[in-house]
Parts: sequence; C-alpha cells; structure tokens
Amino acid sequence: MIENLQKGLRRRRSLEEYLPLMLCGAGVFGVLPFAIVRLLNGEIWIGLLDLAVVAGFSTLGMFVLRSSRVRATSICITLLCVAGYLGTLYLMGPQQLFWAYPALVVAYYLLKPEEAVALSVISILGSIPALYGNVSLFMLATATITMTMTSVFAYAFAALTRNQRQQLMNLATCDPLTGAGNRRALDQKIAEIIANHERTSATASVIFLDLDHFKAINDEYGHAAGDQILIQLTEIINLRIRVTDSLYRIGGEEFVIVVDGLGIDKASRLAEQLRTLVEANELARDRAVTISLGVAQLESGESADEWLHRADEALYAAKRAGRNQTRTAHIELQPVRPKVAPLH
Ligand SMILES: Nc1nc2c(ncn2[C@@H]2O[C@H](COP(=O)(O)OP(=O)(O)OP(=O)(O)O)[C@@H](O)[C@H]2O)c(=O)[nH]1
Repeated sequence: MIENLQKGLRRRRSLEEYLPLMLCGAGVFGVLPFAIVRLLNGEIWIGLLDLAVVAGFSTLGMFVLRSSRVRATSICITLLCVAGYLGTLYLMGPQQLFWAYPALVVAYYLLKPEEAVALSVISILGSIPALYGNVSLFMLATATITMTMTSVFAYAFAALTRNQRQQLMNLATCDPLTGAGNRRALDQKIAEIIANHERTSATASVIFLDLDHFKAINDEYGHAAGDQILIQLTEIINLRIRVTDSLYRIGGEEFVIVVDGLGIDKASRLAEQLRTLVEANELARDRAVTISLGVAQLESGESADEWLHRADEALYAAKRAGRNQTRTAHIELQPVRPKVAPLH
C-alpha cells in the first residue's frame, strides 16, 4: 500500500487532480482547529462531527492521490461539505450558517452544473427548518437570499471558467483551418491507444493520407482555393468515419485518422472507400483531386514512433507507386530459427 502511494505521489498529476486535492487540504486545515477547540470545551458531539469531516477530507485526499479518480472524489467532497454544513447547523444552531457559503461554492467547481444546482437547492431548502423559529423572519429571508445569490454567482463564474477552458483546449488541440485535431492531440490519442493496447490487447490502426500534387493545385487555383479543398476534404472524411475514429491534420496537406478497434483489413477497406469518395467529389474544377493513403495496424510492443513511421512509409510507397492509391504496412518478419539443429 505504501509503495502504491509513493508511486501515486511520484506520478505527474493532471490539473484536474489539484483542485480536489487543494479542497481536501483546505477542509482538513479549516475544520481541524474547530474540532480540537470543541472537544477541549466538552462539546463532544459537534467535536466528533468535525473530526469525522476532517477524517473524510483526509481519506478523500489520499484516495485522489493514489487513484487519480477525480470525478468520484469530487462527488464525495461536495456531499461531505453539504452533509457537514447541515449536520453542524442542526446540531449547533443558526450561527453555523456561515459554513453554507463555502459548501455552495465548492459544488460549482467540482460538479456538473445541473448537479451543483440540485445540491444548492437541497442545501438551501434543508437549511430552512433549522432556521425557522430560531431566527427572525427577516434573518431567514436574508439567509435564503444570500445563499441563492452565492449559488447564482458561483454558477456564472464556474460556467465562464469552463467555457474559457474549453476554448483554450480547442486552441491547443485543433487545427484552426479544418477543425481537425493537431499534432499534439494526435500524440495524446496515440499514447492512450498504446496504453490501452498494452492492458487489453485491443486492436487499432492508423491511416496516413496526403493530397496528391497539392502544390500544383495551389499554383493553379490559388492558396485560398487550396484551403477550401483542405476544408472539404476534412468534411468528406468526418462524414464517413465513425465517432470512435478521430481525424488529425499533422502537416500542410497531410492527415492521420486513428481507427480505434479496426485491424489492418477493415482499416484498409475504409482507406479505399475514402480514396474513392474524394476522387468522386471533384473538389476542383477541370482537375482531379486525389489522395494517397498508408495504413498500419498497431503491433504489440511497438512504440508510437515505430507505428506512425510504418504508416508513413506505406503512404510514401503509395506515392512512389503513382499516387491515388492505398498501401498497407506489414511488420517485418524475423527469419524463423529452427529449434533443433538440422540432421546431416
Ligand atoms: N492552400 C494551402 N496549401 C498549403 C497549406 N499547407 C501547405 N500547403 C501547400 O501544400 C503543398 C505541398 O506540396 P508538396 O509537399 O510538394 O506535395 P504535393 O505537391 O502534394 O506532392 P505529393 O505529396 O508528392 O503528391 C505546398 O505547396 C504547400 O505550400 C495550407 O494550409 N493551405
């Protein structure tokens, strides 16, 4: 267990993991002093409840450190915050109302918007019976309105942050001209596919494709018309491939399709269908626009570079053979060594 934890600590963490980790840290160091003071003052039940909340935050922090399961941890943190708040409110009375505000804000940063709204409604409505009769109606209205306003502001701010994050992700991973993934997105996808293959031996192939004589097309019709051809080519491919497949533009007129779950035969058939589709679409006036393709299936023990290199080699074999065709890459076979020396 200690070894697993050390491995977990050494691993490079994603940004998503830091938020629940920070909140767990804040939860432990924020609530622990209250637990100690209350136990020292003889307020046993509320002290024990605070200690349970501290233990909950510590456990969740360790859990996300070891497992990186951000979603499950996030749900547990928000439930712990709301349960901790309502628990102290009912045990200690209206002066515990202040804890509602951090609990409400946390939900909007960790959960999906609709889940956070549902939890806010539960927190606000759940507070009313504890406040009613114990505070003035004016105070009750103030508490309800300020909690609702906090939820609305947190919702708006979290939505804005999510939106900006999505835009940044698009900028970092998408080709601006065609909307296809870029080289960085391809590298991430390939790393995922190889990791999955090592665990489950799942099949996957890549198709490299490149427009034929694109320089001549640009020279004849102009760069803007060349851009339109790249956009139309992307549309044709996206309409044909499945949602589990993904398209990347890795150079001027060079694209890669990652086909998750297809072996060399089916991937080659798909490549041929794409080739004929592009040819049939007549993308330029008075001139055939064609593509050449190279296909390679991931082999066990192969690195990303080796896999992509084989597909690239197959593409260039298609170019050398005259273009407008598909070539498949085969792994080089080792000569079979006889196990027993031949008899003389
Ligand atoms: N319109 C347009 N052209 C681009 C873009 N990126 C690269 N290119 C052009 O694509 C052309 C690629 O030329 P080459 O690498 O010689 O390839 P090719 O003419 O297609 O020849 P083969 O691949 O051998 O069939 C160059 O003229 C580049 O200027 C782009 O974003 N838009």
